[in-house]
Amino acid sequence: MQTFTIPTPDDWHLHLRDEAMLATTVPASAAVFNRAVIMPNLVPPVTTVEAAMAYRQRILQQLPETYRFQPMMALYLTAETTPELVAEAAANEHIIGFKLYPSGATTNSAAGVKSVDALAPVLEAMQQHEVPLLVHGEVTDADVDIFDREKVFIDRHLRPITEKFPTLRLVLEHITTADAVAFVEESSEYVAATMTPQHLLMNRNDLLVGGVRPHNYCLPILKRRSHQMELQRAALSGNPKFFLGTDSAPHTQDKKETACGCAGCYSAPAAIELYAEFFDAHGALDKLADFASGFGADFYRMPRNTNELTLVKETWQVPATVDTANGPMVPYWSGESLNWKVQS
Ligand SMILES: NC(=O)N[C@@H](CC(=O)O)C(=O)O
Ligand SMILES: [Zn+2]
Ligand SMILES: [Zn+2]
Repeated sequence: MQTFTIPTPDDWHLHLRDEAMLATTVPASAAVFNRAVIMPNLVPPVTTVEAAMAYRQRILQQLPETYRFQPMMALYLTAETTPELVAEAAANEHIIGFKLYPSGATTNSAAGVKSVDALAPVLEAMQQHEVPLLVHGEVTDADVDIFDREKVFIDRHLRPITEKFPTLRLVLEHITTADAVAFVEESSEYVAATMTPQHLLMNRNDLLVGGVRPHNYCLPILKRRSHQMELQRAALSGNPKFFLGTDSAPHTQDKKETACGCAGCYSAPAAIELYAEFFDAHGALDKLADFASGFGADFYRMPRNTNELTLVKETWQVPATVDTANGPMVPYWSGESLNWKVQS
């Protein structure tokens, strides 16, 4: 039996949702990951330290006893966020940073930021207190094409932010374009990016050719093959600025398979196997450990995990559906096969 062992990975971008959904989502991620950055785009959003601590408790309540799993909470940045709140967040060991959602950019972002310029005092405080800024990097202007929204956000907002706040720790989440890769490569060591399995494994043909595939629909939207290839190059390069963040984003089947379907891929049931599939397909399984279990911890200045996860070379199929209290979900890669499986 062929096996492959890596230090236990961490997920630096994860949506668990809330209430009954946690019974499904928490065990799925905790079975594989030691730590995860928990996204705050609930309804209402997680905007205060108290709300984040209460949400963290609801997550921990769903944790099977044998699992060790640390939820690292991100706070949702709004026009009301103050420098005082930044200081309070900095002093709380369970809060990892603030998440910037441009208003209207993605799922549950209505409460997000309408003016990035107006954030200057808060970004100043984040730089001073060394609190990372996590960014959904897309503009939302109706006249900007959906395939250009990441590039325009980088040019219009991110470059100016990195110039004005050169030591602000910034993570551009779920990158999808060659422009994002170039931005991160050209920026200082204070700038990094997370990468999802779907953006490494797929391009927009997988969304649109031969019929629309709602379960491959996420934001930022899958881009053309040349962008996918740049993401792949960056992930395979061993550059520590690029690391794992699944962006596993559960929505029930009825919300995905409908006339106006939700954005988000529920990749948690096969997350590490999907990344293993990508690295193995490029003959670079040796690069998986740093990408999944090293570089993210280094960037966030946390210790690397010392426990281990073993993958077994074994063909299996991602389940067609996953049952939840809110109805079935169709996971990402549903019904397709994978060549590596977490050892049970
Ligand atoms: N990625 C997605 O398409 N959806 C995410 C939100 C996000 O990360 O933008 C979600 O919460 O469903
Ligand atoms: Zn996002
Ligand atoms: Zn996300």
